[in-house]
Amino acid sequence: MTTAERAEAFAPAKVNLALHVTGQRADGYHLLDSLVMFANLGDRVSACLADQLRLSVTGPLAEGVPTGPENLVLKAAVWAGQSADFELEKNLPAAAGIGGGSSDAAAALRVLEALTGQPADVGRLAELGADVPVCYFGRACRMAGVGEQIEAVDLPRVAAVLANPRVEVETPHVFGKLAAKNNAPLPELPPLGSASDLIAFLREQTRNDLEPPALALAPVIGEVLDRLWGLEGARLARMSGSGATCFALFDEIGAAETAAAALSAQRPDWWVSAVWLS
Ligand SMILES: C[C@@](CO)(OP(=O)(O)O)[C@H](O)COP(=O)(O)OP(=O)(O)OC[C@H]1O[C@@H](n2ccc(N)nc2=O)[C@H](O)[C@@H]1O
Ligand SMILES: Nc1ncnc2c1ncn2[C@@H]1O[C@H](COP(=O)(O)OP(=O)(O)O)[C@@H](O)[C@H]1O
Repeated sequence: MTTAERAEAFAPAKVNLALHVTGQRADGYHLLDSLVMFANLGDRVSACLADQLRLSVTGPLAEGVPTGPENLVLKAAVWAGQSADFELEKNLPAAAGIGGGSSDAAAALRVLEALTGQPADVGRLAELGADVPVCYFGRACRMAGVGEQIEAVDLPRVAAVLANPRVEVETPHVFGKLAAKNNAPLPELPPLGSASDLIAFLREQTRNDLEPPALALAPVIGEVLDRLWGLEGARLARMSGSGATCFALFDEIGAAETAAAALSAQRPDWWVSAVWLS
């Protein structure tokens, strides 16, 4: 039996604008210092309460996404002790460094909260994955620890192009290839009043420490970065998370849309989109 009431939540793409790896815990997990924003593009999770846990995966990027208990939507429901009939509309590539599965898990928890009126146990979210706390937060923030420490930051929204070469990169392999684990943290954030200030700060004072190991595993990431840097109006190109999705930042959304169209024409086989990050 299912109840008639249905709830829906948006699962935006997560972008690590900067990702510094600052150490490693005894259990092998790495300490991170990352600036994170979210796109106005993502998956959609909807559900109604049901006696049995079910999931159907639809959407343009549904192929290859697990539909069984390993799907993070179902893992989140089991973790929350709730049973529901879920639909997941997949618009984001999987294993892509933009937190697709983690954002879906966070959205599933929001849906369950709406259906049951019971809030999620936010102190335990990292049990579902290092990126689930930040995705549940869902707004511009600085992420630390292994992902469980979240501090809201006031950042101006910024236009971006996201590009993924349709090569999946497994996060543990990228961390496993990281040469230096004790790197400098992010500097204190200066006042960042405009997108231009934010881009200059990112370019001059931050990096993604996972870029070199990801590039070694998937050399096509080098081509993605070169093509993004070559787009008219691109002010910074960098990889997000453990890859392979990379982003370029622009002063204006019009320039990002024109650049996304140009990149899609160059590489019609890649996943490319112009977005706002906020
Ligand atoms: C690298 C990041 C940066 O935001 O993004 P993605 O590339 O996944 O988008 C995240 O930390 C990924 O989070 P998530 O994908 O949820 O990681 P988990 O499932 O918890 O862990 C997958 C594996 O990544 C490694 N891992 C993950 C997080 C972390 N702080 N240290 C690690 O060493 C571990 O090898 C772990 O077994
Ligand atoms: N809802 C989901 N969407 C995408 N992948 C999922 C989902 N649930 C589980 N997975 C599995 O999680 C792995 C990591 O996917 P994802 O969270 O999209 O990547 P990343 O950790 O790089 O951001 C994939 O290889 C996939 O098999």
